[in-house]
Amino acid sequence: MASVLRQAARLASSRCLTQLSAASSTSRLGASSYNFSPSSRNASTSSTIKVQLDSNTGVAIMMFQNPPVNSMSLDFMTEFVIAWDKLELDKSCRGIILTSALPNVFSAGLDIMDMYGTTPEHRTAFWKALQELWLKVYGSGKIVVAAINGASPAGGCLMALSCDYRIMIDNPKYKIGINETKLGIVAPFWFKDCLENTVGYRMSEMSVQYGILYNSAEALKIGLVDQLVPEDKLISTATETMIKWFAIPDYARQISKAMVRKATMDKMLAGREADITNFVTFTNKDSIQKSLGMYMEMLKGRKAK
Ligand SMILES: CCCCCC/C=C/CC(=O)SCCNC(=O)CCNC(=O)[C@H](O)C(C)(C)COP(=O)(O)OP(=O)(O)OC[C@H]1O[C@@H](n2cnc3c(N)ncnc32)[C@H](O)[C@@H]1OP(=O)(O)O
Repeated sequence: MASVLRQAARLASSRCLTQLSAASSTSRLGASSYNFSPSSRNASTSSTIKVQLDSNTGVAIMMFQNPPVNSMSLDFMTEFVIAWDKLELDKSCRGIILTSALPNVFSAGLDIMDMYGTTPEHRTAFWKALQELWLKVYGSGKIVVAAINGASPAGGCLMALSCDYRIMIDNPKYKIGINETKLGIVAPFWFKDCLENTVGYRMSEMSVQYGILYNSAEALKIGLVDQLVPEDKLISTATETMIKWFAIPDYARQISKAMVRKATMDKMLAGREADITNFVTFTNKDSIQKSLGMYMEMLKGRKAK
């Protein structure tokens, strides 16, 4: 319990035990083509991450803009963590919405080109960056809502699973899931743990083996996402949801969150070095490189047709 409290205290870098009353500006927040209100401030933009913090509501929106498909490259993840750390330190920010600035895709997951034909040193840095990103989002004391506005396979799904609540556009063309086996690769244990924590043992057993990508209705049915909304209601619903969560005193919520997530985080932290070695060794294999190469060709060929 003491370590949970310590973890929670660390997480409680955001404002504690305060209630945010100003929910009134949410009605301005309408669509995924989001117009930031005049009260927005601390806007920061890196080349791949756009952040807007609304000082009235305490809600920050972090948008991915890494065309064409928001793949999680080493550069993207590095910029993500820098932007994230800034928000974590900002006491006026109580919650973060993760969404995409690109149409039709939330995130295509890990950048395959960072795993294919790169040096072991590069892949080590790449995997460390992913671990870092996950630890920050999954372990955050802020409320984190995923506003999923498009495809969200593999690492994109992990990103969503790391949030406290997932809202997805109600559109059967958008798919989400842990599809790694389809690429001939194996999602690490902590991807699986996040999925299992969310959809349960049996569903994750089926899901990770078959590499199932679920459409939005299926994802809702199995609990992979919490809510479906029309496209033009995505950001307003995410903001309204966030503001409802703000009614819970931060400190109590943060300790509860840390308590629930502690085992999964501790397991990952304990296996962190081995996980890096495993990834680099695995992706060194000729057979894995071949699978990744074929998958990239398939993606490109699909476009050519
Ligand atoms: C021991 C550990 C082992 C390793 C475990 C690692 C775990 C891996 C987790 C992962 O995240 S692996 C990545 C999995 N991602 C996918 O399977 C998604 C693949 N992409 C798609 O299905 C589609 O691109 C999309 C996201 C549904 C979007 O479709 P759309 O039709 O809009 O776009 P495309 O024409 O397919 O693609 C455009 C452009 O982007 C390139 N691209 C797509 N995905 C990736 C990617 N993940 N990484 C790098 N590049 C990607 C695609 O090839 C096209 O390129 P160009 O032809 O324009 O050059």
